[in-house]
Amino acid sequence: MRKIIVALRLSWQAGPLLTAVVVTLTLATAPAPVVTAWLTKLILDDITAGVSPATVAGKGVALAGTIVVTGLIPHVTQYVSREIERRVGLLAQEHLFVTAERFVGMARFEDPAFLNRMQMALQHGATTPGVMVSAALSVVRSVVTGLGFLGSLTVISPWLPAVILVSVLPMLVVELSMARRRAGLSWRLSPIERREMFFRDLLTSAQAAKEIRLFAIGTYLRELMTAQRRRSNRENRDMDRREVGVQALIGLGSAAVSGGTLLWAVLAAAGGRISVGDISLLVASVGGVQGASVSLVHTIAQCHRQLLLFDHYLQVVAAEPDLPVARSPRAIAPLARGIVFRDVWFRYSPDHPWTLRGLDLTIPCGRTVGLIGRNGAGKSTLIKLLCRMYDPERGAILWDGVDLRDLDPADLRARIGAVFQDYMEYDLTAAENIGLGDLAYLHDRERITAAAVDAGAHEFVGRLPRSYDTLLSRLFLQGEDTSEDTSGALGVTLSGGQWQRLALARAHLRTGHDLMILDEPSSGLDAEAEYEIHRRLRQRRAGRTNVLISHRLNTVRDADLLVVLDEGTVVEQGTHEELVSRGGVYADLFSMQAEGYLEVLPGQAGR
Ligand SMILES: Nc1ncnc2c1ncn2[C@@H]1O[C@H](COP(=O)(O)OP(=O)(O)OP(=O)(O)O)[C@@H](O)[C@H]1O
Repeated sequence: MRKIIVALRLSWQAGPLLTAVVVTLTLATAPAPVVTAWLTKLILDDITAGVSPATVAGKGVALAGTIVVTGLIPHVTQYVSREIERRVGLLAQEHLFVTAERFVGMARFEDPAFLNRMQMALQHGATTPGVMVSAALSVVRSVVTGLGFLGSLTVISPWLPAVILVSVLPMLVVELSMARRRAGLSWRLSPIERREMFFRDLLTSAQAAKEIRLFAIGTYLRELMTAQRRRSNRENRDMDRREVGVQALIGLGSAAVSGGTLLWAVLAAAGGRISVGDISLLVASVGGVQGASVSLVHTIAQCHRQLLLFDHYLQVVAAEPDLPVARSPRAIAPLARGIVFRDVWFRYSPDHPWTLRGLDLTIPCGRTVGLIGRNGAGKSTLIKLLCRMYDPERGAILWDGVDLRDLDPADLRARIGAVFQDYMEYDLTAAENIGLGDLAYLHDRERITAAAVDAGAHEFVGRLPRSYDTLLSRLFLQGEDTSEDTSGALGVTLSGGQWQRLALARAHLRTGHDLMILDEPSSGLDAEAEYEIHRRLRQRRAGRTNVLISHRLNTVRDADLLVVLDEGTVVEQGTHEELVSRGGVYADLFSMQAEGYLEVLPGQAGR
């Protein structure tokens, strides 16, 4: 019942006036079929009794009027209902995405069960309120029509309503059970549908197109996609088969009941016990009751199924934030002393191995810390925890002595600038790609340009067809252009290094932060650009707190503190000189890279 109320309330919120119009029109037209049947009966009885044409004509006009109104109003109702559905769809989608914004961490977006539920919520959350309004009205219509016809049948013979009602009951039971099974099937099929969607996106993605062609894996991926569709088709077909058999049996039963009552009516009229008009009323009433019952049962079954699916929407909307947010968070002040990782243990879920194992680390304020370690050592995980995308399972991360869990995540993040290893490439203009770093400056071309200059992006952006207003996308056309002639409207794509510079510019746009995190900020840059970017970064980072991750040790060697991670713990730390003289992991890695550079100078060999 709660679910029905929530769905109807959503519809009311979306359009109170429109909802009222639909309800009124439905209530006004619900008795129309019964009125039509009675007018027909009365006209037939008048004609057979030889009543004056003037009297019959009056009833004829009333009948014609009823028929016209009955034919017209459903179109108006349908139009208004569609508008309600559109508005409700928008509202439900808003609610869902507002909820998603409440998830301060990342765990929900990496949980397949939750993603399935989100997909179901997106599919059915928006449609359920509209369906419920239509269903509620359809129930009212069916009940009014059904009761009207049952009453009419009682006039002809008192046992007729009982016979018709008993014949309808099995239909209700069967339809409800089928609706439950349908809802269960939708839930079971959602992961299969998501997988199919994944392959579909892959096969139409420009990014994947190169590898798909080079490795000739298009057919293989297509077959995997088709296999998902075949599987869902098979399950849907099995369900359809089961349903069609049961529905045929029920249909047969209803037809037998109608046939039987009609035969009785014909015999009764022949025996003079009922009039010709009564036969017409009986035919209309039996059809009307059965039609109303079928519609009622279908509507109830559809609601039942829709409400089971709507449950996913309600669960998502009611989902608690994935990380606890302090009720009265401590105010965050600019970093004054430093950030401390104190015996931090972290794993992505209880089923995953530990990624950080009792990590102890201090990032002193105003200093640059270089994080080094093999692939999978836990460097990116560490910075995700620092931005509070996850919480440690044990231990704590302290910002000037305050546990990150006691701060408002939004306040914390406002103090951090970051370029992640897997930075985003937005299909938006160059200016927007930078401006997203701080929405307050989205339209401040001067600041955006300054950030681009800092990140070495200004020059190539200036050469783009529409400079900062160029759409960086091959998926969409520039502007709202939907015409066939796409000349001048096509966006452009950038090289990997150019995208990376834009990501860097995005981070530079934030000026209020006091911690800068750069995870492999120059991995895609050419040697000259890398040198230049690091020179600028060194200038910018003076006096700021920085965490720099890089596998290219020449770019981090001048950090104030180098920290070597291995299997989730700190195994070495110190300055470049200290670590080299210690002769440990860092010294090995550094000499390996240095040798590599020296060996590639054959012209200088033996000098
Ligand atoms: N979202 C995730 N869910 C589950 N496991 C993850 C996730 N992200 C990373 N891991 C695992 O955590 C470990 C550490 O990964 P992390 O990305 O922190 O390493 P890294 O030191 O940054 O490596 P690289 O140098 O390759 O970037 C790896 O074993 C990885 O498989």
